[in-house]
Amino acid sequence: MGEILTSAQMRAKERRVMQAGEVTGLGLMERAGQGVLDETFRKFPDLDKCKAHAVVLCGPGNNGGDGFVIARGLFERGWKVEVFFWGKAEKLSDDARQMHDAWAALGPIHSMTPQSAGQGERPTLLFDAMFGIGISRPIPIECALSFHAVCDRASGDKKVICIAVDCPSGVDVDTGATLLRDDPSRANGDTDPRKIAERTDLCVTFHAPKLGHCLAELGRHPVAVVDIGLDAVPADAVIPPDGVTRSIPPVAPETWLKEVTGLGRGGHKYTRGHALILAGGVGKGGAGRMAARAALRTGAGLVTLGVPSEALAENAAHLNAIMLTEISSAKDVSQALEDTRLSSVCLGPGLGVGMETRDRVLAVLRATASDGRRAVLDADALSSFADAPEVMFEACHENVVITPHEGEFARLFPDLAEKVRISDPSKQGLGKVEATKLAAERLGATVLLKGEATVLADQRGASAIHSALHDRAVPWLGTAGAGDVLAGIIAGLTAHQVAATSAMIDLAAAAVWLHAQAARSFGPGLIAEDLPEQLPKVFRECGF
Ligand SMILES: NC(=O)C1=CN([C@@H]2O[C@H](COP(=O)(O)OP(=O)(O)OC[C@H]3O[C@@H](n4cnc5c(N)ncnc54)[C@H](OP(=O)(O)O)[C@@H]3O)[C@@H](O)[C@H]2O)[C@@H](O)CC1
Ligand SMILES: [K+]
Repeated sequence: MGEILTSAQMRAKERRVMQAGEVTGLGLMERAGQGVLDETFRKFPDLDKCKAHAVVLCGPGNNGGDGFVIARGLFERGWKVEVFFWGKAEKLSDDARQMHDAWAALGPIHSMTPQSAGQGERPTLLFDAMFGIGISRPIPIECALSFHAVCDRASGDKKVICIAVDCPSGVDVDTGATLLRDDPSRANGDTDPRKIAERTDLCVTFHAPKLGHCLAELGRHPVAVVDIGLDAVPADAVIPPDGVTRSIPPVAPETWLKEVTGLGRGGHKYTRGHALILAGGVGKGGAGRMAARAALRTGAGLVTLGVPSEALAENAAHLNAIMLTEISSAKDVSQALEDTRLSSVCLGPGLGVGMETRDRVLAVLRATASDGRRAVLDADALSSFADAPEVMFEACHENVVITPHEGEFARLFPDLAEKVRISDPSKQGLGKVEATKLAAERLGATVLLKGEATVLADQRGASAIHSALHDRAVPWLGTAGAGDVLAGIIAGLTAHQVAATSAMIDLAAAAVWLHAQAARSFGPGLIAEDLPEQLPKVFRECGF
C-alpha cells in the first residue's frame, strides 16, 4: 500500500467504496472487528490456545461497534468476555446498533464506570474500543478511569495486554497527539488520557496507517494494519495522489531506491556528478568532512570540500579522494559555482551562525536558482536566518532542500512550531505533517524535518514520513554528526545526472532511508563516522 491517510481521507475512501456498492458499513465493521482478533492472536499466538478472559470497552460510535464484533468473536472462540459500554444504545449508528444487539443476545452489556470496570478478576486481554478516528474532544474522564480500573483490578497480578482498536482512545490520528483538557490539573495520573496510549501493547488499524500512527508522539506500541476490503476502488479515484502522505520505505524499497536515485545505472565520474560541500574554519571542519565523505560514498563522482584559506592545511591532512578548494567568502562561493560541472551544493554543517554564513547561503541560492542544480541547507545555514527567515524564503527555489531538526525548524517557522505544541485541532493545533507542508509551501522548496519520525514535504503539497519507530527504531542514530552525514548523503544523491528527473522530495526521502538503514546495519555503538562506511553494505544488500 505505502500510503498514510488522514481520518478525512479514510472516511472519503470508505464512503466511495460503499457508494460503489462494493461493501456495506456492516460488512466493514465485521471485517474490522474480526481483523483485530486475527492480528491480536498473530501477535500473541499462545493466547489463542488458552481461551482465557477478556474485557471489551465499547464507546458511543462505530469504534464501539467494532468492540461488539470483537466480543462476539472472542465468545465464539470460547473466551469469557465482559463488555462495558459508555453511551446510549438508541444513539448508536445503525451498524453499531446491530452489532450491539448481536452481542446482547450472547452476553450482558454493563454500563461503563470506573467502579463497575474495576470489579472482578484481572483479564488477560483488554480491548479499547471506546473512541477511534471520530474523536472531536478530550475523552470523558470516566472512560480513561475505567480503562485503568480494568488494568489495575486487585484480583490477579499479571499485566493486562491492552489492544487499541484503530487507535488508543483519545489520540487524534491526524497528529498522533492526545487531546487534552485546557485545565491540566484535571489530567493527572489515571485521568491523563495519554496514559492509555502508554499502556497500549498493540494497535490494530484498518486499511492503511493514519498519520498519527507513524508519528507516535506517545506510546511505543507496534501498529498492525488490517485489510478490510477498501482496495476495491483505487486510491486515486478518491484522493489526489499528492494529497496522500507516502510511507518511507515503500513496500519494495530496493526497486524504489533504484528508480528514484538512478544508482547502479553505470556512467562515469562526471555523469555521477560533482558535489561541493562548504566547511567551517580551523578546528570546525569535521562536520563538513563527514558530509563530504557521505556524499562520496553515496556515489557522487567527485566531491570538493570548500574551506577558508586558514583551514586548508588542516583539511588537507585529513583528505584523500575528496578534493579541496579555498572558499573564504560569499564571493568565492559565487565564483566557484560558475563552474556548472558542480551539480550539487551542501552547506551548513560546522559553518558557524552569522552574516558570513547567511551571505554564502544567498550566494548558493542565487547561483542555483535557474539552472536545475540542487542545494542542501542544514544546521548553521538555517540558524543564520533565525532573525530574518523571510530573506531565505525569498531566495529559495524548488531544487533546494532544508534539513532542520525541531529546534532549527522553530527558528525558521516559530508560528508553525508553536501550533504543533497545541494538542487540540479546534484551537488551531497542527500536526507535524501539516506544519511541514505549510513550511514547504512558505519556503517554496522541500522541507525535511528530522526526528524519530522524519517528515518531508515539498512546495507542491507532496509529503512523506519515515518512521523510525517500533521494529525500525534506531535510537543510536541520535549521535553527534549524524545530521551532517544525512546532508552529505542528499548532496551525493542529488549530484548525479541520472537523478535530475527525480523530485527533490524523493531524493531526500531516499537519503533518509539510506541513512537509517546504515545505522540499522551497524547497530548500537554507532558514531557518525561509521555511517558513510556502512553505505557500501547497504547498497550491496539492495542489489546494486
Ligand atoms: N471509517 C472506516 O472506514 C471504518 C471505521 N470503523 C470504525 O469506526 C470508527 C469511527 O467511528 P465514528 O466515526 O463513529 O467515531 P468514534 O471514534 O467511534 O467516536 C465517535 C463517537 O464518539 C463521540 N465522541 C467523540 N469524542 C467524544 C468525547 N470526547 N466525549 C464523548 N463523546 C465523544 C461522538 O459523538 P459526537 O462528537 O457526535 O457528540 C460519536 O458518537 C473507526 O475508528 C473504526 O474503529 C470500522 O468499523 C470500519 C471501517
Ligand atoms: K480505540
